Amino acid sequence: MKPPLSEQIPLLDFFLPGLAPVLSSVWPLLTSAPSIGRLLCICGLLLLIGKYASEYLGKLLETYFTSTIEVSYYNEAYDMLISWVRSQPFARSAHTSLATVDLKSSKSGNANKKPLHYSPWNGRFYFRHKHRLFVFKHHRSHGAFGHTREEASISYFGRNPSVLRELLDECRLHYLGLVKNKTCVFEHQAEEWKPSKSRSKRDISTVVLNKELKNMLLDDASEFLNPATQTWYSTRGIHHQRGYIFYGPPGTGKSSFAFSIAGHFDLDIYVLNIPTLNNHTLKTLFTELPRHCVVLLEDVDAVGLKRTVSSNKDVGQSISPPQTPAAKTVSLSTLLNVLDGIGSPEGRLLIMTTNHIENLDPALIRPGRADQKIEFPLADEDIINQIFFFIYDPQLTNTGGDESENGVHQNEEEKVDCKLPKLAQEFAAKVPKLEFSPAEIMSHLLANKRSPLNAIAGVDTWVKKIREERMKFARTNSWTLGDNDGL
Ligand SMILES: Nc1ncnc2c1ncn2[C@@H]1O[C@H](COP(=O)(O)OP(=O)(O)OP(=O)(O)O)[C@@H](O)[C@H]1O
Repeated sequence: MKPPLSEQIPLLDFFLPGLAPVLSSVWPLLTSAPSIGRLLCICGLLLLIGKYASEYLGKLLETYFTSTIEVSYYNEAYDMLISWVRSQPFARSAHTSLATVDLKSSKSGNANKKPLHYSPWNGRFYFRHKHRLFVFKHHRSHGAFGHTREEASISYFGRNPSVLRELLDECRLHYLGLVKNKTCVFEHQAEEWKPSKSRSKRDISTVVLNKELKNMLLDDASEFLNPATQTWYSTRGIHHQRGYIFYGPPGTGKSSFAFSIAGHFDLDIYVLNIPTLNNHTLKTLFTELPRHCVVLLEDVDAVGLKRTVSSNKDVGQSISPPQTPAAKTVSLSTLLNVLDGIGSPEGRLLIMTTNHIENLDPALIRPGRADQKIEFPLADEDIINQIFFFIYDPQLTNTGGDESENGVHQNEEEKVDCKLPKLAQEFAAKVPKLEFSPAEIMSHLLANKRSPLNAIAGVDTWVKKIREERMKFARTNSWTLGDNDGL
């Protein structure tokens, strides 16, 4: 004798998981309800089974008949995929989208200010590309410890993985087109690197610095990044890495030069904000660096890392009491180990910047960790001259897109092409030497960018104003007041 149908319900669970409990609860209704009620129950049940079956079959199809590539939110592949998806027609017609303000391409004027970007969100999005059917999935998932993260994947109906790889390569090329002539900046979120922005490459010539020093540093970096050098290092068992420290007062061009070096060698720049890290995160982030990149460790003095001789004379282990809450997080010994390259990939160029090299522990700036120590001084006559040329260079003025967009152009009477050297000399003669940073001088010149004559005429007033401001805002730990800065 055949078992009654109700006894076979659990079998359904095998094919359509989760359906059995629903069926068990409606089964008495199906068998005992009057005919119209029974009909309604059967219709509802059929709809339910249809929904379950389609979802189940969809999953089966995806598992056995499609190929999928998942991309991690923390990897640049995620940005490649998302930026490509945004440019596709199916993204514009998606019924559910995630809207984000694209601050990078924001321009002035209400029409272009804070433009919105839409990417398909929270679901599966089917689209055809090059005569193939693909599915893009994008949603937020809940991970451990209540963390949420965005997840994205791309699938296609077929089992040949090269199809998806070709598509991702297309995304990669699209992304490279977007970041062409830009320096990609990576910052850390928890223990992961994440591309945060891309900045237009800053040409080396736009940073005013002693020419010999600049050339020496460029040659040094170029030699280091040469593939033959890497082989040279590895045959001798030396870790292939190089470090520079840029030191000098604020506003002398240290960060600008670090960015222009990255741009010059077409490298990405990884910016570390030490006060937000702890020992474990610092180590993890260093192990996750790519092979060739610039690592920028700004204001390395600000964390108050300084070894002192302890009573037991174990210089290597003792660290001064932390001066700020942030200093508790990264210990000097960990920072030193990390800079030695333990566990980090080869080929990284480390640039540390500081306003207070005199406060740094000698171990932090010894060769091997800081191979070149470059001073960025306050402006001397040569630097003042160069800045003046840089601001009023007629060639830059004529080619500068932004300038013409803003309607900024040189006054006819002040065409300075041939008079520039004389005007620069005049300006340099009026500015006190080694008292102002390039940033301060630039700020004055930019305020008079249409008129070098006004800039020269206004020097005395400007000097007086800056001096008064310094008196007013002087702090006991200012670099201008001496060496006891409280660190
Ligand atoms: N030597 C320079 N050449 C060209 N521009 C400079 C120079 N120094 C400063 N500037 C300009 O001044 C601004 C500040 O420069 P930057 O941030 O590079 O200085 P910094 O030395 O890193 O300062 P801080 O020590 O405060 O971080 C930038 O806009 C930069 O363009």
